[in-house]
Order: sequence, then structure tokens, then C-alpha cells
Amino acid sequence: MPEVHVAVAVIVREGRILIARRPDHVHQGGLLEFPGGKVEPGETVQQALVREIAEETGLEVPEASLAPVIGIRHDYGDKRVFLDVWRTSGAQGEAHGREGQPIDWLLPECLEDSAFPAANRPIIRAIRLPRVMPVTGAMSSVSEGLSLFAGALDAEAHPLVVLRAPHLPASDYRDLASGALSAAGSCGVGVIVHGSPDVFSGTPGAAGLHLPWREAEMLEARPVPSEAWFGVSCHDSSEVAHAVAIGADYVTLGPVARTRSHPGVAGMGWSEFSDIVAWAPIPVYGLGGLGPDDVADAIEAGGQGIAGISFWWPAN
Ligand SMILES: Nc1nc2c([nH]c(=O)n2[C@@H]2O[C@H](COP(=O)(O)OP(=O)(O)OP(=O)(O)O)[C@@H](O)[C@H]2O)c(=O)[nH]1
Repeated sequence: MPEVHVAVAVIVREGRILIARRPDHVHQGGLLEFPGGKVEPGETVQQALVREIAEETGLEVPEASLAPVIGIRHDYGDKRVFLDVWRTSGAQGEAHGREGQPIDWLLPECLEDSAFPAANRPIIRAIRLPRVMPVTGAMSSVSEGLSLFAGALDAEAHPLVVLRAPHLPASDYRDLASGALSAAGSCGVGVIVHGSPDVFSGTPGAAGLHLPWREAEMLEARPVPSEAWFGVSCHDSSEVAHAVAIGADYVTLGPVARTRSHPGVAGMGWSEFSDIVAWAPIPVYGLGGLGPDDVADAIEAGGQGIAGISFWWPAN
């Protein structure tokens, strides 16, 4: 069965996303969708997006305003699709369902997986996840960790953070997590705890769980409920494949560049990163020697953005 190349648009206006309802009689009919459609022969994906958005919604989108979000290959059994997902916040005009379809502007947290075709779950994850995922760095004690954490919190720049402290004993980590959760909660930042599945169950209120590879490799299924974030640290394509198989929402992949912590290890570079991202059906963060200045390169390589320590953590 040939694969259908589908251009999919995440159109953002004032923090809301434009969605439409698919007519009952078409493939995946009755479900919600992001505007889009097949890329016609001879068209680039950007040209297809501009055309489909105009045809379906009346909005005009400058091609230069389009940035890649994620690419997803999915086999529905009766149809194989490659969803080539792009985002724009530069659409002009008033949106209306020009093909008679109901449309609406929804907040990212109101996009429910079950209302969309199955292939859309990673798109919704990619929309909700930030471009920059900060990870906590060195701390010698719980109290030092909490004071560094409180000083580094910045809800606007970093709405979601990974609380990593592999050198603290388990009971100290619990204290750290409970203090960090209350500091972060009061300014609206989500905390993804790090370690093993019991760390998540022992930390009520955590936004999710991030596992080092040595923990993830022992799992055969997703260890947290679907509302919680589940991330895995990966270093090559087979690790990413396993993370996908156990239901990860996102992975970090690296090192991309040489890092201060591992100066002897050469990074994989954006080229190898992008080869892996090309087939990974979930958001992938570049990790290792990267900061916010590298987000554009990560997106260009097909990634979600970057994750790391040194750009935000005061002690390294
Ligand atoms: N537009 C769009 N298509 C999606 C989404 N998710 C998803 O799985 N698809 C699938 O991608 C394919 C897009 O086909 P389409 O029907 O919108 O495209 P089209 O208008 O060019 O083609 P048509 O001639 O078959 O109607 C369908 O199989 C659809 O189920 C989504 O969010 N938006």
C-alpha cells in the first residue's frame, strides 16, 4: 500500500489551535483534525499547507511563517499516511469552515487524544511540550538543591522541568521532590521526576516521569498513566525504538555536541540526530552541550527542541 504524504497545519492564534471536524463519510470521519490534506504531485509540503489552509479555512498563511513540528508515519490498516506537521502563528484573516465543516479554536490542554485519529497523539504531545526542557544539575544536598531550584525557576521560559539528582539517596530525593513540587506549583511550573517508576508513584502531583536508559530498558510497558508525561533518555536509534514501544511521550537523544561533563565523547552531530528523528514517531529533544540558542537547529533537524542543564542551572 503506497504511503500518502499529508500536510498537516497547527495554526496558532492567541495560544489557541484551530481544529476542524472531519465529515462523517471520509477516512477517520467524525473525528477532529488539524486542517490539511494530501501533498499533490509537484507541490512542496509548504505549498500544500498554504493551499489546503486557504481551501479549508479561508486563512492566508505566508510560507515563511511555517515551522516544522513533527513527522509521523502511521498505518491505519486501510491507509498508510506520513503526517508532515507544520506550525504557524502568522495566519491572516478570519477562519471559517469553507467546506461546511465545524471549526473551533481550542487551548492545547483541551485537545483530547480520543477525539482525534490515532496518529495524532504525538502531534498533541508535540504541541503541549515546550521547545526547551531544562534538567536540574549538580547539588550537594537537598537544601542546596531546593535553593538552586527556587532561584532558577522561570515559569515563562521553562514551564516544565526535569528534576534529576542521581547522586542523592532515595529518601533525600523524595524530600527534594516534595519541596520542588511545592515551589514549582506555586508559580505554575510542572515537575517531571527522574529515577525509577516508584519515584513517580511516591511523588503525588508530579507532572510525569523521566527514566534513564538503564531503567527504561527493563520495562515492557508504560509505567505512568496517559495524563502524565513519560520521557526516556536515549543515545541511539535502538534505544529510541524501545522508548517508542513502551509508550514514551518524548525522548532526549544525545550527546549531540561535545559536553563539559564528558569532554572525551564526540557528539553524534545534527546529521545523525536528524536521521534518527526522521523515523521516530514522537517528539525528540537534542541533549548534550546545547542551549536555547540551538533550538532553531534542533527544529531544523526535525526535533522538538533541546534539553539540558548548563544553560539554566547555576552550579555545574
Ligand atoms: N488533515 C488531516 N488529516 C489527518 C490528520 N490525522 C490523520 O491521521 N489524518 C489522515 O491523513 C489523511 C488526510 O487526508 P484528507 O482526506 O484530509 O486529505 P485530502 O482532503 O487531500 O484527501 P481526500 O481526497 O482523500 O479527501 C487521512 O487519511 C486522514 O485520516 C489530521 O490531523 N489532519
